[in-house]
Amino acid sequence: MLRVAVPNKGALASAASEMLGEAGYRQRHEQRDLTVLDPANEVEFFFLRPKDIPIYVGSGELDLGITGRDLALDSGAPVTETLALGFGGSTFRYAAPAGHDWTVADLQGKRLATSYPRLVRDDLARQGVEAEVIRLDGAVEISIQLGVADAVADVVGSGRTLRQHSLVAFGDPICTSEAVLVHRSDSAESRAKAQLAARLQGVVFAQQYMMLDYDCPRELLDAAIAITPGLESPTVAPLAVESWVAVRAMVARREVNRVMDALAEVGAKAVLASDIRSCRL
Ligand SMILES: Nc1ncnc2c1ncn2[C@@H]1O[C@H](COP(=O)(O)OP(=O)(O)OP(=O)(O)O)[C@@H](O)[C@H]1O
Ligand SMILES: O=P(O)(O)OC[C@H]1O[C@H](OP(=O)(O)OP(=O)(O)O)[C@H](O)[C@@H]1O
Ligand SMILES: [Mg+2]
Repeated sequence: MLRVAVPNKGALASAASEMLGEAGYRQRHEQRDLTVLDPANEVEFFFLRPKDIPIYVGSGELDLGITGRDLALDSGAPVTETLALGFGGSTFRYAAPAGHDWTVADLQGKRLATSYPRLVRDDLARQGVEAEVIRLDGAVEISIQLGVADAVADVVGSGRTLRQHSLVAFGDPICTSEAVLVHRSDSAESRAKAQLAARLQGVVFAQQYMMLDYDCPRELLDAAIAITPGLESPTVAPLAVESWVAVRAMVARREVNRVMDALAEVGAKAVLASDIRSCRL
């Protein structure tokens, strides 16, 4: 039985559960459930704090886990990314009171509050800056106001929390994070682990692409195919009217509107975009 850790709450929990559900795995019905057995897929899921997940996986107690890249790095646990999952995107950045043009060198001798002390210490050491790192569990942005720190290093999503506290981010991001599937670094590969990773990869790809269907006059087909080359090559099927064909191709989701405009411009009709739920590429 494969043993897999999933975030039980916080920023990654609901998207992680949704992705596993989309990949065909049984998910918990009650928020309070800490384990779910999925006998059909021979997997047992454990719902844990995302910060603890690299520890469980790194110790070898659990085979795979979903957590944040920043949390995995900060844990120092011996885990390796199996797969990036494309949600829970954030950056981890230094920030300090607005109104001053801060650089990382300005942190020399200062007090720096963070929930990710290892990430920060490693980065400061790389940059040759000595600062006092103060470990807090959360709500780090308020620590400057409360006189505990001079600057912070914290997760930035939309940037709203920084603005609310009149802080500005500075320096290169210490880490660019997203949700990741991790395994123990020295663990042996197994069919069961590879299959769960392949299923999640199928959902990740599916979310990055859309399926485009359109009708196209036969004489314009070459121009249309140049716009939608698909992954291997688009499917081209005859229509009842001989001078027209139906075309089907996968398109990167972020490009879909630009591609639809271009198809309409060359003379394609009935251009339809639809979601893909899962796939194996
Ligand atoms: N606002 C956000 N936008 C995007 N990702 C975020 C955001 N906040 C946190 N994350 C990501 O979620 C993960 C951890 O956040 P989460 O909120 O689940 O844990 P926590 O802050 O340690 O716990 P909690 O807030 O429940 O006490 C990290 O990988 C982080 O990068
Ligand atoms: O840039 P934003 O979109 O505003 O998001 C960033 C905030 O979100 C997280 O906090 P969370 O809500 O997890 O609370 P915490 O600080 O107590 O962990 C993070 O620690 C930042 O405070
Ligand atoms: Mg949080």
